[in-house]
Amino acid sequence: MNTVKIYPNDLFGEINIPPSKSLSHRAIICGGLAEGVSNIDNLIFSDDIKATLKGMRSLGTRVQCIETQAHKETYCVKLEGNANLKVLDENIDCKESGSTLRFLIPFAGLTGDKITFTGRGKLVERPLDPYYRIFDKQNIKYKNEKGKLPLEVMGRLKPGTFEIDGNISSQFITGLMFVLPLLNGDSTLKITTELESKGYVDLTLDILKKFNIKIENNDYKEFNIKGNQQYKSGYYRVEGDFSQAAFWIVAGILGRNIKCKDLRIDSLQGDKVILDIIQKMNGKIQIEEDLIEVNQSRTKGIVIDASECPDLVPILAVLGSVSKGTTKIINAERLRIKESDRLKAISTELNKLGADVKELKDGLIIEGKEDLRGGVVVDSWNDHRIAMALAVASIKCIDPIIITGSNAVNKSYPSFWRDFAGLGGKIDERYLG
Ligand SMILES: O=C(O)C1=C[C@@H](OP(=O)(O)O)[C@@H](O)[C@H](O)C1
Ligand SMILES: C=C(OP(=O)(O)O)C(=O)O
Repeated sequence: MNTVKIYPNDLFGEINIPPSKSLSHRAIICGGLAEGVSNIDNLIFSDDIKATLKGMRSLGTRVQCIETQAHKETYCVKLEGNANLKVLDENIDCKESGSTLRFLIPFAGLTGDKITFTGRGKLVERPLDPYYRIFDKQNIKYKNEKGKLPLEVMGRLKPGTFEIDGNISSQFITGLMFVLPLLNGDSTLKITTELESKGYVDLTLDILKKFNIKIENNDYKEFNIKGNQQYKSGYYRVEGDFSQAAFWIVAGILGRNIKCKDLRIDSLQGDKVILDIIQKMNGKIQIEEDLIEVNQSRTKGIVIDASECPDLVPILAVLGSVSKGTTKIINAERLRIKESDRLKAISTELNKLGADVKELKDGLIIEGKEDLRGGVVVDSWNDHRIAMALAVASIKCIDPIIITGSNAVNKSYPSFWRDFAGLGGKIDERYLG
């Protein structure tokens, strides 16, 4: 059943944080472009990661074998890559994964063959205009209806200067960074507006370096990319995901005590900023090498700039709802073009639970309360981060809540409900699918 009923309860215990979704996409793509065998370790098969794996398979990457570490449900995937892509299936289904779609579109320009990209849910209408402007300039043919998926692309990408906005999605920049080093000439990526989500570009530059690709970064305004480079295969272990850890970190603050394992404290993930935010809000947090421990705390509201950490907003809205005073989330307009309109989704659903959240054009103003009423049905809006945030909000509810659309978690974290129950979350078994 796609619905869960949760009886409010404090969560506590230890949790293995799942691997970073952002780094998993990137590692699979880099491995797929490197001659020889690459072992990408510590993957989970969420819907988004399955979409990228299948997409790379369609482009000729051989997924040689999969080793299971059954006790952890994580996998090591052996990829046999090749930069001379061979299109085996001209239809690439990106499901609901913005990363898969925006990272793989430029590959059509690498092959010159016709490729059709499909998707579902909100993905069919998430913006792709920065790519269309490049295609127009380079005479690459593309076809879609009213700007929506399916999108057909055909034509070769030529090296040169690429102008790209920095404030729609950093995913366009990452997508181009994968393919421009493989063209037969040098390119420059010019960022025409202030770049948001810089942390994600850092992740791309770092993993490219590990796979032997060099890109010169001129203060995030311009990236110089030499052509004719070669990806080198190798072993890559994906580190824990700070965006997912944020749900458990907040759960520990609202509940009792949670220890998060497998996070790298030297990580480049932008969402590592959750640690600073919790500290600024007076949350009790201890950081010891790769173990992060949080304890129940009465937090206070602060101003949070979401431009570098958009994926944290749903769970930070939950924390703000039960913190002392006012929490303001600013520079968050981009949240409207994610899996749901996240500003509308989280304010609507938290208000149903009894919170006081005001939706602004580009942010949220939240007046904190001691606890939430609960006792109602709320919906995930088919968005994994909304479903997970509402689950954590249940900790501070007086009465049980029902979450519809709970399967949305499969997009990034298929074992979320099991982990929630493992930490003491009380889910009515009859509602578990
Ligand atoms: O590059 C990535 O891995 C991502 C970039 C971010 O998107 P935007 O750059 O569109 O904000 C983030 O929201 C998304 O979940 C993952
Ligand atoms: C926005 C997200 O992912 P994507 O853009 O890859 O769909 C997300 O995981 O919150």
